[in-house]
Amino acid sequence: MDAFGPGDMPDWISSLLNFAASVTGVSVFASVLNSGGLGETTGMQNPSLKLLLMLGLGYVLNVARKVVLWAYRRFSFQYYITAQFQEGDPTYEWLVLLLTNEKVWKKSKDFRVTSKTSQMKWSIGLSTTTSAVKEDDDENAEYVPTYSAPQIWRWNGYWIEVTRNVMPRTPMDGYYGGSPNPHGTGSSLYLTIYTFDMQVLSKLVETARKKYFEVSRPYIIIHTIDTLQPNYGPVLSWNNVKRKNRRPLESIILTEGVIDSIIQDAREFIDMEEWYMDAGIPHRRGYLLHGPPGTGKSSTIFAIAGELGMEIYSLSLAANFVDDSVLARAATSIPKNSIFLIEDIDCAFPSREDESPTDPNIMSPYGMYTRPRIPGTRSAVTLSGLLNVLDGVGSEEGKLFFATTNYIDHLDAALLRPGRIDMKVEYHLSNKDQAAALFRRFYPAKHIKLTDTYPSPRIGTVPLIDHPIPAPAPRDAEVPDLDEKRATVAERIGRMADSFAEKIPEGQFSTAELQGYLLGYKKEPVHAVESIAPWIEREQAQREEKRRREESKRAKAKEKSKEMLAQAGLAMYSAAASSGMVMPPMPPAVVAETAGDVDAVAGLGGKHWPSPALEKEGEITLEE
Ligand SMILES: Nc1ncnc2c1ncn2[C@@H]1O[C@H](COP(=O)(O)OP(=O)(O)OP(=O)(O)O)[C@@H](O)[C@H]1O
Repeated sequence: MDAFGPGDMPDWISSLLNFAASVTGVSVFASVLNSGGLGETTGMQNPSLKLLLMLGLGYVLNVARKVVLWAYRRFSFQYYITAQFQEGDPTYEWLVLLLTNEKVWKKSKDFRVTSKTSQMKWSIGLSTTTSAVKEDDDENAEYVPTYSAPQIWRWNGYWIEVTRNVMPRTPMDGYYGGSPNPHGTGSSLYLTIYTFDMQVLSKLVETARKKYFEVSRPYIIIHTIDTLQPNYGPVLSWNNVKRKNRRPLESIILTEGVIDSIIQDAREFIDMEEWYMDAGIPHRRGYLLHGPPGTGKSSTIFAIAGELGMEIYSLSLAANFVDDSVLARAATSIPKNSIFLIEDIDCAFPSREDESPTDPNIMSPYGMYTRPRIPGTRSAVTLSGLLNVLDGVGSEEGKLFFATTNYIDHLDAALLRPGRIDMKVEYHLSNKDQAAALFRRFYPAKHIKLTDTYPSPRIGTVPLIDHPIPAPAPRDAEVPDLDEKRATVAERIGRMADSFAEKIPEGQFSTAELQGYLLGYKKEPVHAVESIAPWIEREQAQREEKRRREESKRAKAKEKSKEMLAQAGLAMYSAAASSGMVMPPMPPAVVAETAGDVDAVAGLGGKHWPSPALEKEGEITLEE
């Protein structure tokens, strides 16, 4: 938000003054001419005297106009304050929500209509404005006022005028320096508050902020950078805002105490701001969550954000528009008490896959298949650029920095040192306890009927569960009350969960994979238990098959590169042989390739290469 000066008189007032001045001037001039000149009444017939008098009148009028303007400026200096709210800045979101709540746009006639998404739009219900549209009809579409016409509203006894300006979005139009918008993108809201009290603006912003956090409490707000809207200013605009339902901490299945320790650490950090300042230590804290894909790293961060009531500013270093400068600008524009998230931070650095031929079925260090790295997605961010951001001013002010990676080994030690990364948390593939917990979470007693726990109707056989399931109550028997019935379901689900977990080999499957499997049996816990063993067998067989294919491809690629290297070396040494040049010892790959190769040796003058004598000398002179 930018507050701007009071000297900027609205155009209509200055036009009015100019008009008044010119009308008065013209009418005086006309009356002088019409009356046949001042001489008639005053006895002054001298034309030059007349001219002098007219000039004097003009001067007086001009001075009068300036006095009015000056008085207006003095008066308006105290009577109104104006402020600009820039899209992409958090205050913009706060204000738009307040305006929506206050129904400021009720009389708006211009709307942008889009289908409902998780994108934050602060839409309004059309049904409140148009009687022809029923309430239910608002459910599938969002009606966002375009705010093009100025609106006046009364807040806490003050008159406030609101206008919105859409800024140019092309690089040429929005280039910083030429643009009225310092962020160079999106739109701005302008407020004019008619008051003498300068505090009103801060009170309004604080009210808007509180309302925003109250409304967004059930959600996690995630800010990203929309590349379709170019950012050209020194401050980067986080112009894409999404919201997700808040995720309870209990829904994250990790080794006991892991998530609590992160929360406790973060809370302590937030509460100790003063201590950090007194000790002269930058008030920031870095966390690295590392481990195989699908083990809950991102989910943990979302749950923590919800628990701490912080918003997430997420940046992918793999995005092609992100370089050191973008990263630095993005970090600077993150507000206090937020989470700065960089997912897959390893992509800023060389990886082993990048050095070997890319294969879509690349095997990860965890013995499972991971997402292939798409060629050309290596980030333009350098290690020093990243370290600068972590150390720099932009990373201070109560920000929590979270990074995730599947490859901690790819990270430079400089990045991992305390002060940059203060806490490392390792994630693992699922163990039996996690598998059982996941199963229980999938089939909560309140959503499962007793009949869902009966032998599977799909197969029609007695379920292959190790623990015997209590026989279902006879239909005519007295029906137990609801609570008791639920307890029975919970007990049955508990036993099935143990049975399910027993079949899961530890450290082979991610929680996301098991979740994917269970999604196939949403209402069929019995069937999920019955089918898990064959599923595991199938998965393991597929992995083994992929591993073999991968190995054979690698072996072939290695063979091929050895061959190419040897051929190139051979060609080089043959050329040298024919020109009688002195060469360094032949590389081992070429030696291995040419050993026993009669044709190749023949090409080098009938000698095996290198001859022991020359090898000793360290250099080779070719003989005829
Ligand atoms: N430990 C877990 N507890 C609960 N749900 C989990 C867990 N691990 C994974 N999931 C589920 O699996 C899906 C993917 O999880 P998430 O994105 O958090 O994994 P990740 O470790 O961040 O993966 P990646 O490294 O690929 O980004 C989510 O739907 C999440 O609900």
